[in-house]
Amino acid sequence: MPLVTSKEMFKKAYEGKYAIGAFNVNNMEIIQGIVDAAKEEQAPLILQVSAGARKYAKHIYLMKLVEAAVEDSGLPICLHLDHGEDFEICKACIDGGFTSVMIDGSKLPFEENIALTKKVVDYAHERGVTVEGELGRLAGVEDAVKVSEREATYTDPDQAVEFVERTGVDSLAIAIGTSHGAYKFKGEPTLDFERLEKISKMLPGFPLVLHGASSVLPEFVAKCNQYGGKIQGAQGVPEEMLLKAGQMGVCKINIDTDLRLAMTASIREHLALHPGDFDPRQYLKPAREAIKNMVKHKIRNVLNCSGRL
Ligand SMILES: O=C(CO)COP(=O)(O)O
Ligand SMILES: O=C[C@H](O)COP(=O)(O)O
Ligand SMILES: [Zn+2]
Ligand SMILES: [Zn+2]
Repeated sequence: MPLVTSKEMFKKAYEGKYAIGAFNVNNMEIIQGIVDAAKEEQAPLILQVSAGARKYAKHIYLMKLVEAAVEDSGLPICLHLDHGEDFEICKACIDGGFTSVMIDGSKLPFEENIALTKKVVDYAHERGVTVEGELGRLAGVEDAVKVSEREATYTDPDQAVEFVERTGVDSLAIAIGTSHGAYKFKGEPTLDFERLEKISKMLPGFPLVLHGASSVLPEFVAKCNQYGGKIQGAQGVPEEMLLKAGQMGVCKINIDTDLRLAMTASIREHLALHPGDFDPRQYLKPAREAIKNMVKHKIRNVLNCSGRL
């Protein structure tokens, strides 16, 4: 099976009230860990590449690794650009074999976001590629800018409807209280489910996307800190909230931080317990396994997409 777009996956996820995991990939071990998990769980999968990942690993290396993953696993995999910031990067990924792109015009004024998103949608749809847009800005730090007025950044439901109608996007990332990274909440974690419900009701059948959706699993933070790390005050989105969002029209849940923590915790532990080791395979093999186990857990207990091929 070749790479697929997000279209069919989202349709089934919406109807089945579950979500597809969109995992950020940067290298072979991360890709293999995620894909092995999805294969064992027989789950649909989105692998996503940020501009930073594309710069780090190079487009062609990630492309070939993901092509290998498709062939090796036989799974329907969608290869998606995460947070494309302009038309040029979206075009490069569409021309370069990605089956889905995100154009993130969320920091632009509403009309400019619409114009840019529409331009990408027109280019992408002519080539059979799906597009994710973003409206509202995630709380916390995004694009190196700290957003302080949380409420002001949440997605406006009326604008969301207008945005979807005028751009023709296939999915929409919304802001309801999640944020990127390991420090999502200072106090009690809360998401604006009322807002999600409103947006979802006003856009029936339309797939929504939740960014910043790592749970910052305490076991990995603790392990990092136990073996020399210094990660203080980290907090993520509780898993039951993600499960609930998946039943309310959220069809794509973005996870990067939890991959980073799983991998780093494993490597820290290995090197601390085996100070004589210096073959990268000795610590990357368990790190890959840690990613696999974490992703299996997400697929089963958070995304609820196990066996949904
Ligand atoms: O939204 C994300 C990628 O676009 C990742 O979010 P996390 O930092 O919560 O993993
Ligand atoms: O949303 C951001 C993702 O976690 C990717 O992060 P990155 O730009 O550091 O690769
Ligand atoms: Zn954004
Ligand atoms: Zn994101």
